[in-house]
Amino acid sequence: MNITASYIRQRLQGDYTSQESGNLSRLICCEILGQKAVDYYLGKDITLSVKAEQELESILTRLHHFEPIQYILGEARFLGRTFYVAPGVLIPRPETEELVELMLKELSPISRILDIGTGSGCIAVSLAKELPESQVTAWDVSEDALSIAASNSKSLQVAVRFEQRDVLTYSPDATERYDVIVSNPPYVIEAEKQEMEQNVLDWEPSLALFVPDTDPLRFYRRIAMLGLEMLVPGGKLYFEINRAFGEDIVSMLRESGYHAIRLQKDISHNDRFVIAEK
Ligand SMILES: C[S@@+](CC[C@H](N)C(=O)[O-])C[C@H]1O[C@@H](n2cnc3c(N)ncnc32)[C@H](O)[C@@H]1O
Repeated sequence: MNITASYIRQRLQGDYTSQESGNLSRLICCEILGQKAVDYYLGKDITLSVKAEQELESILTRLHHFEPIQYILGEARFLGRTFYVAPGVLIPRPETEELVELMLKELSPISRILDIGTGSGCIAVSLAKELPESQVTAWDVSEDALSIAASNSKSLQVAVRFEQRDVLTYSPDATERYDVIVSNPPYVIEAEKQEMEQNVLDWEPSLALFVPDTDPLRFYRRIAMLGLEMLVPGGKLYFEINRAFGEDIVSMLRESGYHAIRLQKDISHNDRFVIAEK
């Protein structure tokens, strides 16, 4: 069978905008079916074997059910590196790339770093890669996430220490010390569900996304408390946050005794990061 990119775009049309169909068809043609970019842009035919034809049909069915393309490809890009992703782990977001870039500008190259809620390991592995003299530890409550993160650490050749911890209940022992704690914890409130895209709601793990409407700061409050025990004096907290709760998080940190608290915006001008010092 011979197909062209426009055939794929047409098949996706009912479910996706024309821009989304264009992006998806490029990824399918070039990343999965192996077409050269120049042939794709010239609109050239792709000849499919029976097996490739079946694979294409299965991809189109998965996309019809709004499965994220990153799960279909089995990978997502983060700060120029390829991370393995699968259902069970949050797909890394561009805002989180900004958080890591900000940290890289500010951190001492030799730091003891803890990443809480590591997911795919994108933060921990990127920091370990860029700061090879640092010691990076990463926690998650989810076994699926930890196994995906460990596989990313292995394929990207860094030594991150992964530990299964429920941050809401874990009590550190008195010797556990870090210079930096970073977290992009679950921060979407249930009330925001109605504004969310189907590919996120139906496919990405709820465990990674949601907090109750009645307690949106649950993770930040707990991590701030742990930080008082585990951070060295002058140690830093780096949070990615829900843009609706920036001022609340700043107040909570101030009341907990942190100082040099900064609320920073992301590239879209939304309050997105909070940094504080113990
Ligand atoms: C928003 S995701 C962030 C994933 C990754 N750090 C990133 O930035 O792409 C939050 C992560 O927190 C983890 N998590 C949820 N509840 C947790 C808990 N009680 N203790 C530890 N980790 C938890 C989830 O499994 C998920 O991997």
